[in-house]
Amino acid sequence: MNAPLLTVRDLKVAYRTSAGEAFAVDGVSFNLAPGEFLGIVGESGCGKSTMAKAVLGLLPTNARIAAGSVQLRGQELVGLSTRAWRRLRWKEIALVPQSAMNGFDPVYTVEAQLDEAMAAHSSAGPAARRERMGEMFDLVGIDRRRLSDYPHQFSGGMRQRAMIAMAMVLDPQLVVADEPTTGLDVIVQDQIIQRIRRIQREQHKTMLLITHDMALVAENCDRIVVMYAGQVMEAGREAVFRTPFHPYTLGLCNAFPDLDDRDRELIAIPGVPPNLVSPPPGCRFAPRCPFATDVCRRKAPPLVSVGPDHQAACHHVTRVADMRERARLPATWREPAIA
Ligand SMILES: Nc1ncnc2c1ncn2[C@@H]1O[C@H](COP(=O)(O)OP(=O)(O)OP(=O)(O)O)[C@@H](O)[C@H]1O
Repeated sequence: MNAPLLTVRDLKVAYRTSAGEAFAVDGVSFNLAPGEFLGIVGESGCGKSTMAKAVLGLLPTNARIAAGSVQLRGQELVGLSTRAWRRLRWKEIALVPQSAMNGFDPVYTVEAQLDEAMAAHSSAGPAARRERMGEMFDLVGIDRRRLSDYPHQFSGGMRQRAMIAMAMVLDPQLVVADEPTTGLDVIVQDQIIQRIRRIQREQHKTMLLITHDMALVAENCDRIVVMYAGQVMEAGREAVFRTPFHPYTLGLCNAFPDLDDRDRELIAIPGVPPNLVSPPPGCRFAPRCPFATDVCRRKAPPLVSVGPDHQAACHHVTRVADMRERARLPATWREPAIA
């Protein structure tokens, strides 16, 4: 196995809020090997974006890394100075932001903005930079003559593809895509994800995709981390969605359309993720879990191995056959968890 490109160890990130400190990431660990496509999935508010921001050194000022480590090829990123981050960002780690808030400035041409990033971070001259920008537009499937357009002259999908070109222009080792298709229509969403997947394979890029969409991760990623309330509930490869062990993953799989069974009824997980200033004791999913028992409400379950390269944090992994069976039934999720 290759040495990991990215190693996250027991990471804890807290936000200062008026109600107290909220641990949006609370003891998360995972590795990302070179050339891998890792998906971090979970509902809104589970800490996925905070995780991505910690990896990119883009946490807001009311956030602090309370513990843990983030290493890129062995280099510690926690505690890096702003200057050191400036050297790393774009060149080593780049971001494809949410399409709804993508990062183009409306008053400059797309070319001017790509060129600014390149000029600041590489020694290439203007002609080489222009050629590289053209190559990147070819890569994302936009006619290179449109480099001189302003962002508003592009459709939403084109702007997002141009953002992908921007993320790739300095050939970074790691690309983080944070909900890259939010706000785009379904067909364009699919095109963007296919494009990202193709680039990842062809350019042998290492990618971290942040999304709430289990189907997207199942169809595209090599490895999956399922996050809930700031913690990892389940992690692994295909087995995470083929043979899930954690009730939260079972719930997420129910909530998204299945490629193999398009007629399956979608079932939502009732309730909402907990307030992270005072999360519930024991397993954080217990208040919404139809299979929770006393031990779940008392003791946090450790992340244990449940198969080759597959871990889950549930006290009831030995009851999984029964849980999978019952999780298919809408009634299971309608019944309130036993208090
Ligand atoms: N700047 C902030 N200040 C205070 N709390 C924050 C801040 N940003 C996020 N949070 C809180 O941290 C928790 C995790 O949020 P985060 O955005 O990381 O989750 P997410 O899973 O990415 O959700 P989404 O998909 O909605 O962005 C939430 O409870 C959120 O309210």
